[in-house]
Amino acid sequence: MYVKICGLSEEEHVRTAVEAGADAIGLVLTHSPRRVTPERAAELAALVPPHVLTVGVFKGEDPDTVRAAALAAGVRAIQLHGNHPHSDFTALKDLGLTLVRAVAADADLRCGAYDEDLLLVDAPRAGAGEPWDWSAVRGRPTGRWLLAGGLTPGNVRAAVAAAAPWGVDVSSGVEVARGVKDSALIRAFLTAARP
Ligand SMILES: O=C(O)c1ccccc1NCC(=O)[C@H](O)[C@H](O)COP(=O)(O)O
Repeated sequence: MYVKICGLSEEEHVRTAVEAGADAIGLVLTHSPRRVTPERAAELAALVPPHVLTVGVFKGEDPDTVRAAALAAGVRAIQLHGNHPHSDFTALKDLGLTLVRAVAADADLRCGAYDEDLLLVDAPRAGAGEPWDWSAVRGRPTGRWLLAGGLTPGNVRAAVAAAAPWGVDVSSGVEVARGVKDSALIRAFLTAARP
């Protein structure tokens, strides 16, 4: 089970996620209580070994803004929320970074439909920690797709059983307060996701 821990902003939590076996970490470069500057993201990304994917998270910015921030941050992947058109993915393709298309369940769920490398199927409000009917997408995306939205160490097994995703993504569920991550919860989530 591929696991991405999103919205990290502290060295301690980056190190914990890597040591506990996360496949990817997310650094939020858009409006959010978890937002980090590209410069701060670069410091955090420098702590991450090559086998762990560093993902810059964006919502609604134009491709030139995304490009500049992703390059300054030195991330290896770009995650676009906010109903970006196919042309935005095409415009970023030459960077050679992994492209992640983040959508809600009512969007086009064909993996790769916008030439993305990974699909992330999320709650309608990204990063809000809101569970939704994960079973509604079972069998619809096929391939490399991540389930997100309201996952926690306590419900991730049920979510995986309901939706049968290729991987999972969490942010609020490993926090003790909005935007405040917790190392014990990060470890618990990774253990629960891969029993
Ligand atoms: O985390 C945010 O605040 C955020 C803001 C704007 C766009 C995306 C954002 N997060 C994206 C993520 O990948 C989250 O991990 C995903 O939406 C799941 O969040 P949660 O329900 O809090 O686990």
